[in-house]
Amino acid sequence: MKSQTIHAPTAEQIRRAPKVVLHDHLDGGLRPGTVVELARENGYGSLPYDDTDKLGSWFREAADSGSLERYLETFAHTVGVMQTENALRRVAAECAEDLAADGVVYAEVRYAPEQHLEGGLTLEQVVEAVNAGFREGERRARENGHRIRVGALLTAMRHAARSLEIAELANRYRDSGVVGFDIAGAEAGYPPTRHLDAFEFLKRENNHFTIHAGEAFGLPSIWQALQWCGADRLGHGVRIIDDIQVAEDGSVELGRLAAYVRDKRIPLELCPTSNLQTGAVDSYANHPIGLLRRLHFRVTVNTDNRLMSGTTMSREFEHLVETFDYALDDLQWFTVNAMKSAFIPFDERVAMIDDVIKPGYATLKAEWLFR
Ligand SMILES: O=c1[nH]cnc2c1ncn2[C@@H]1O[C@H](CO)[C@@H](O)[C@H]1O
Ligand SMILES: [Zn+2]
Repeated sequence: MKSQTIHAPTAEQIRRAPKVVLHDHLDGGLRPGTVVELARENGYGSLPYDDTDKLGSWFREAADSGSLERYLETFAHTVGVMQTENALRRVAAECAEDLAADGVVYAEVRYAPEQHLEGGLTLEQVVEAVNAGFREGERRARENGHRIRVGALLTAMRHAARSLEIAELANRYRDSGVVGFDIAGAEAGYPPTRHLDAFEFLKRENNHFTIHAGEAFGLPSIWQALQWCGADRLGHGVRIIDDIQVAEDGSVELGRLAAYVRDKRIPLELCPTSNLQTGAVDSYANHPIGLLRRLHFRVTVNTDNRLMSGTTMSREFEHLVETFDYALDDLQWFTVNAMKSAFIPFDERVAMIDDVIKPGYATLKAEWLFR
């Protein structure tokens, strides 16, 4: 007998499915052509290629190094061309447009304001230029028949010492486009507890933050992010797998930290393709997302850096469908998980789930009936 579950979602259905991304770097998602044009306009002379196709492949290959540190070196070129208000505004507008064209309905996009001051901008000018770009991109997407909402997350670089200042900046703009805070950069050697003052400030302000943890470094980083710093979500968090034992007979035992993460419904911002590139995981089939989803962790699927990983939300979903035989119900589950974990107010999250995400998937799930 034919049933709905035997139909794997097609690439085209995946693209139309409403999607939510919580972990996407603004400076990791530029169009290669935009990098080339901005470099020319701003006299940035260090690009490895000024041919769009070659540059696009260069980013993907250079980032595919098996090390987070080398992966991060490629950002010198994107950050390098994002030093003026015009450039920031353009990159943010295109980011919103590209996500919307891929079927993303809600996005939290992060960047580190402190990395965009070389051209003389102030932190405030950086935030306002990016916000203006997001609003412009949302508007252009709407004109093309796509609906998207984009919130910004302000990142502080974990090797630097400006996190309290950036946390204060995020707090100042919390009612105008900035929905939370993050720390990023090389993980080994830079534990999140270096930035306790920033996290404590945000907690006192009842504000939200996520922390890159458990990507290139294991459980101690996750443990600090949660139990010392009080993170609302984990950026990656994929190494939580190190605290889960699977026995030969398939029975599973969670350590204290993994149990805490699951019990407290701590959202994991998983980024499968990025993990392959930085060497955190060796194949899609071996990606912990399969087990974490089965064990009902609060798993979300994300792009991390669309340029460096040559990816989109649709492509991440396609890889997972191919690898784990996921159906539309699984993709809806990831999407609802992400929306539940967003940093915007509860009533807006519920409305997104009930009025946008569930109806979107219901339409797709009914399509097999009319083939
Ligand atoms: O996967 C990642 N792990 C840690 N840091 C990252 C990752 N992707 C990007 N960045 C860092 O975050 C900065 C702000 O967006 C980027 O410039 C990059 O250095
Ligand atoms: Zn990241």
